[in-house]
Amino acid sequence: MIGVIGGGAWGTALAQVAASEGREVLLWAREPDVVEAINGQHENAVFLPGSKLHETVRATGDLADLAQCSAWLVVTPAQHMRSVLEAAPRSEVPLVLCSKGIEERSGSLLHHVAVEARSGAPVAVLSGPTFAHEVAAGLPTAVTLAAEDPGLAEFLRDRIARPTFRIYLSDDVAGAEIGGAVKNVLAIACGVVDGKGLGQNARAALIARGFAEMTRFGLANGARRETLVGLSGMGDLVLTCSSTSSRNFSLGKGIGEGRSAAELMSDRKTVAEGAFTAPVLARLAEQMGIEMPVVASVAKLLSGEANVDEVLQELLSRPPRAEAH
Ligand SMILES: NC(=O)C1=CN([C@@H]2O[C@H](COP(=O)(O)OP(=O)(O)OC[C@H]3O[C@@H](n4cnc5c(N)ncnc54)[C@H](OP(=O)(O)O)[C@@H]3O)[C@@H](O)[C@H]2O)C=CC1
Ligand SMILES: O=C(CO)COP(=O)(O)O
Repeated sequence: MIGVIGGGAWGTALAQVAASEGREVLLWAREPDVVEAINGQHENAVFLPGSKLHETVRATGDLADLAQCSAWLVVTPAQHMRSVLEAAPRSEVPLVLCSKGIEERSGSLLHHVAVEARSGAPVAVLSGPTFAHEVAAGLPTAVTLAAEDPGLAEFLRDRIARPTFRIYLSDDVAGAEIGGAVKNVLAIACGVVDGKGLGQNARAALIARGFAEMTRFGLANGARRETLVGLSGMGDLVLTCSSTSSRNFSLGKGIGEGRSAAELMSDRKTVAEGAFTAPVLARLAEQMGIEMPVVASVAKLLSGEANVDEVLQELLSRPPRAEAH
């Protein structure tokens, strides 16, 4: 039996994938309403309305029930991963980290957080261009699954992959994680461009220059370039920078239309991870001397330190430079 920790849209969609060949899946959700809806109506009406779930997906509100599972897909918002893993039953069950972000308090990538919270547990990362509603509907999707131990990666792939959910293996755990974390911040920037009506040229420029920032940060933090240009980096960047289905893009669009980030954040129940990643990523980049002007601009917009016109002016007046740098 596969365990899923987190009853949001993505945890629910992954539970549906894992259960699609009759396998039993046990999903832990914090909210009793989500547990009841999954067990009673086979639907997560709160976070993934409209997707009828397989009968072999069951939900629980008690983390202790996950002790019976052979692997846990960890799908909480990044900032809550540590506390949930610490509260989960003690075991050395493999963890597949499916969340995208950087822990704000420690500045740590999530695989470091998981190792600290569960010493001894094998850790893998699953990441890529994956809107939850499309995955739940069985539409073709491809992801990267990264683990240092190739045996672990194959064990996990054999339990999760399906014909319409293709899994490409990698041993670059940091690379798979960094792409997913950084692209959320860049998707906010692309949403701002859309909301402010700055045009499609500007959006393409931001994707390309944003990718340069992702690459600089990734290479300085142990990622490999081929991972960053793959599904979990460039693939996910293109997806989330191009669609209002992305919560991060939509948040940016609202900011571009003139609403305050604080107001937009207080209105939402679903998570836009880029809003939590941007400040810590900007801080890490500054500490490490890595140039990330787009990320820094998003952090300023979110904190209210600057408005859209001011960050635009700042970005456009940067001194000319060589493209490859
Ligand atoms: N949605 C998507 O398409 C994709 C999302 N992801 C990533 O998956 C992760 C989860 O996102 P997603 O499933 O979309 O989330 P949603 O926005 O759909 O739902 C929010 C989730 O946060 C949980 N939550 C809120 N507060 C807490 C808390 N204090 N402790 C634990 N859990 C809490 C909610 O649980 P509760 O029911 O208890 O309120 C709920 O599961 C994110 O890192 C996201 O970037 C990755 C790929 C695709
Ligand atoms: O990570 C995602 C798609 O790969 C989901 O993006 P959003 O969190 O911006 O909706």
